[in-house]
Amino acid sequence: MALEDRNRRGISRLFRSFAYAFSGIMYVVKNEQNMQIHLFGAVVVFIAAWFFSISSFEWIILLIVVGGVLTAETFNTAIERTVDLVTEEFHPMAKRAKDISAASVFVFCIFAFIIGLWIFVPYLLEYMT
Ligand SMILES: Nc1ncnc2c1ncn2[C@@H]1O[C@H](COP(=O)(O)OP(=O)(O)OP(=O)(O)O)[C@@H](O)[C@H]1O
Repeated sequence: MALEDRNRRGISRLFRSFAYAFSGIMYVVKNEQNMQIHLFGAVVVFIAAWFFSISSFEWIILLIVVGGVLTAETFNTAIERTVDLVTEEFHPMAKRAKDISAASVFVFCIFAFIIGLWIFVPYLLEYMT
């Protein structure tokens, strides 16, 4: 939000917030290769979910997990850019901050992968038999 908007209220501020958030999304999608990989994975998973006609409950879990991964990657990018703003020099604490931020995405992806297996393996086994 632009600094002069901070004390404003109302619908125009709300819409401007959406526009800023949308611009953030576009930045991450255009500039972060990992986000592009996550999005590709999400499309593949959604096609598989549609193909196997998974249950409503499984769809809800899938949407939460995919949303979580994309959100974690978005936060990770924000932290990387903030660290770059603070220093462009090599700094052990900058390394820590970026590595830990990347770790948060990695941890989420591991759990997403396990949940994905949990949902899809039974459908795959049934399909193959
Ligand atoms: N200023 C810095 N000081 C010390 N180490 C850094 C610094 N900047 C980056 N690094 C190290 O290099 C790694 C990669 O940093 P980079 O900023 O390229 O992020 P990335 O994980 O490659 O993200 P992306 O390429 O998706 O933007 C970091 O995880 C960190 O270990």
